[in-house]
Amino acid sequence: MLIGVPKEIKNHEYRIGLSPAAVQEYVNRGHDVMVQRDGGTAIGFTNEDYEAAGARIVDSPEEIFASADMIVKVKEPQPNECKMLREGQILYTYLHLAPDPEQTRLLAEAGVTAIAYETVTDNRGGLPLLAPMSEVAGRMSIQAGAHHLEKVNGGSGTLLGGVPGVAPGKVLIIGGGVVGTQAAKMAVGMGAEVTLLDRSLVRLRELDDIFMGRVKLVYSTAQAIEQYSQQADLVVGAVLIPGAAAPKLLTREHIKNMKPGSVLVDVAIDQGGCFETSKATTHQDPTYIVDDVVHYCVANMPGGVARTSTIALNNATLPYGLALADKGLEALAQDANLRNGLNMHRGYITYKAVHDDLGAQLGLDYLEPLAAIKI
Ligand SMILES: NC(=O)C1=CN([C@@H]2O[C@H](COP(=O)(O)OP(=O)(O)OC[C@H]3O[C@@H](n4cnc5c(N)ncnc54)[C@H](O)[C@@H]3O)[C@@H](O)[C@H]2O)C=CC1
Ligand SMILES: CC(=O)C(=O)O
Ligand SMILES: [Mg+2]
Repeated sequence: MLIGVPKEIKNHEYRIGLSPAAVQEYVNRGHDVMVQRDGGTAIGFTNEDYEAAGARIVDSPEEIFASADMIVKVKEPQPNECKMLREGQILYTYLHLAPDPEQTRLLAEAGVTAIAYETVTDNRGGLPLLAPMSEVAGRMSIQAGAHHLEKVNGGSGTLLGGVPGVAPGKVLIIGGGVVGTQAAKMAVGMGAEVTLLDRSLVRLRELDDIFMGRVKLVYSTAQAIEQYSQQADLVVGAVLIPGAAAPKLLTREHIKNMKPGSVLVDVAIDQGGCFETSKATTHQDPTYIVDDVVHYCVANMPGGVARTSTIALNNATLPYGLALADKGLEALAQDANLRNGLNMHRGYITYKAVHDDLGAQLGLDYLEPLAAIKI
């Protein structure tokens, strides 16, 4: 198969769909790979690195979109990219279609076979192609929080780890899934006093075995959120109710009662955010202040550490990408977990939640994925 890797064009997005190591894996299996010139240069993957891995460097995205059988990307295609996609071509990338009717309409018009990283599943009910970016964002949340607790960055001037003779800062993490667990590890590593809330007792028990008493594990109720947020220097929002908008767990009232200069990091902003006062921000301008509390709500946190994130993402996307390259649509027929990633095919919506949100509005029909790939 001919694989095409265009340079990402979303604002301040420096990740790239394939690392040189991943390119080599495709080439070793007999596939041809085209990479857009300077697609990875910003994160230290040079054109020479890609050529050494067996890729052909191509100057224009138009050539890549026109000739590739499969396009491998990171972020959702921008409108001018959607217009270059076509029927019979596979698009393999993050899509986040449900809140994005314009992209959904353009992908339907293109007729492309669009596979969304974020809806591919595994046998344990996890989202294996979302998980690595949740790991990155969870770890970054404490780094970002610590930075913004510094006085010059708007915070109270608190060092999370404290020093001998001074108590450490208090971190509250709401949600103990992938993001919350990684956040807790970083906060513990810095020496902070950490409390984590989840409403799954099963998960709290698992976390008890991981943290062995080093993290205070509390069942998530409105009362617990009120109590612990008032004492916290840093609160991380890390909840997810799959497919749904995040619940607003920390209200404006709670935030008014927090200590001045404390910091909120709302990682769940992707799903609308779990703090009442959250609105999406960017790496360029990541914070704003409400009631003396610093809010950090960057919607693509992994893009801030694009080199680490590219490698982590490739570790997860590679096996499924190779299966698609080797077998085409037959890979979807053979693997129900990969098939859950199919969101659009030949103008049909093939992911139920996306159709529920957008089908009527766009006048697009739903086709069950297994039926869709047979048409
Ligand atoms: N801003 C960014 O750049 C990124 C954001 N994310 C987002 O981070 C969020 C979390 O993702 P993951 O950790 O991978 O999800 P996950 O599914 O692994 O964990 C979510 C946890 O939230 C818990 N939860 C649900 N309702 C709760 C409540 N009322 N109180 C306390 N806990 C509750 C669940 O029991 C679960 O343990 C998602 O919205 C995801 O899209 C992920 C990656 C990057
Ligand atoms: C998960 C996602 O959308 C991102 O990493 O940008
Ligand atoms: Mg995102």
